Amino acid sequence: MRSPKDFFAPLAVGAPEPLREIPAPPSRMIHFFDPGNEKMTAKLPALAPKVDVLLGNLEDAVRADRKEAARRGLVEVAKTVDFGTTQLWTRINSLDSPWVLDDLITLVTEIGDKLDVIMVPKVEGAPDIHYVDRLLAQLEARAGLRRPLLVHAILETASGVANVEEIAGASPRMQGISLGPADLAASRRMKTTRVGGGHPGYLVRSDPVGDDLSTGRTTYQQDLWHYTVARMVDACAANGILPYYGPFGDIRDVVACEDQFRNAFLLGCVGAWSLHPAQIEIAKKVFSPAPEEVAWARRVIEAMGDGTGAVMIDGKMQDDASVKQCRVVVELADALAARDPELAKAYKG
Ligand SMILES: CC(=O)SCCNC(=O)CCNC(=O)[C@H](O)C(C)(C)COP(=O)(O)OP(=O)(O)OC[C@H]1O[C@@H](n2cnc3c(N)ncnc32)[C@H](O)[C@@H]1OP(=O)(O)O
Ligand SMILES: CC(=O)C(=O)O
Ligand SMILES: [Mg+2]
Repeated sequence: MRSPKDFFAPLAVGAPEPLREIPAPPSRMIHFFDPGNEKMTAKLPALAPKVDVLLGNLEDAVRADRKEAARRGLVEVAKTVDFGTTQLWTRINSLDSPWVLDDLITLVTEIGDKLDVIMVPKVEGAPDIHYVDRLLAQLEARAGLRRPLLVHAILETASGVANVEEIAGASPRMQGISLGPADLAASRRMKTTRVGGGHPGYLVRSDPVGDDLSTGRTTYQQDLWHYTVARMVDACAANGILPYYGPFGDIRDVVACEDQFRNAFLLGCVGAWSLHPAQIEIAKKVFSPAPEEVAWARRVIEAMGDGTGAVMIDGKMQDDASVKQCRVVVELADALAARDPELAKAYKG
């Protein structure tokens, strides 16, 4: 057992020093593509400037007989496509699969210098992260990498949710966590067959008026994912890493997708997955604060001077805490403005 003082020591001789702070460039949408699908990879040069993160997916949604083609495709794409400032991530196969060892060996040694984040599916607890952590350090040393690869866990097992705090703090490589509503629903034996989003059966009903139990009682659909997303956000924030909503599988229902993404944004998530080009603009819209919110936040910060005391603005009390809330919005707006000239203009007012 290593001492807590060794938390930031490299796990292999010659591996790069772990980072003390997780970089947080905009990552409003993690856009998934199948690197073995030539039709999709042909679109990457045009997609790269439109998204914050491109993720070459090797796990679920890639057929078993296409796993090697997908891995080879990702190596090819990483070596040939100009991603500009857009991050390149990958999702490896699960740790119990026959493919994961070759995924890690091939990707780290051949394109480790091009990859930013490795997403690990079906994480059950800290030991899964420790395994990946040590293996990555060995491979980084072998490949002579100067920059440590970061790790992102998918929260998609009941054990993972039970252990989410220890997963978030398991390694200095931990960059973030995404909700995986499909596998998580299966793991928990939830009775929804949808990939993310609500369910009309999960609801509350207003009380009856008088003795009539069946008429005039409004129902309100509830969010199946509220508990898990809120817990994930706390675990991430407490450990200085980033929370994300995962996939919304009903590609056609752009309205409900926007709602689900917005719930996650308001609760603290920094982004969501886009599975189809139609979801890119939704994520961009939702995870970029509205210009009026940004203008309001700047106004509060300015009115609060050194950030202490209390003032009234438009009938609303502001104090030290609301200044901190406003700084969250302004810091995000500044980071997005640096990446997106259109937003830079909108946020100037
Ligand atoms: C629970 C989980 O694990 S979620 C994560 C795993 N799942 C995924 O990664 C799924 C990724 N997405 C996809 O595979 C596809 O978008 C699908 C299967 C959902 C739909 O694909 P299609 O039926 O081809 O959709 P559609 O016909 O609307 O596609 C329109 C065009 O966009 C392209 N396209 C579709 N999805 C993507 C994508 N993610 N990235 C780039 N291009 C895409 C199609 O190739 C098609 O191109 P074309 O006009 O040149 O023919
Ligand atoms: C995101 C994912 O992998 C899932 O929902 O299962
Ligand atoms: Mg999954």
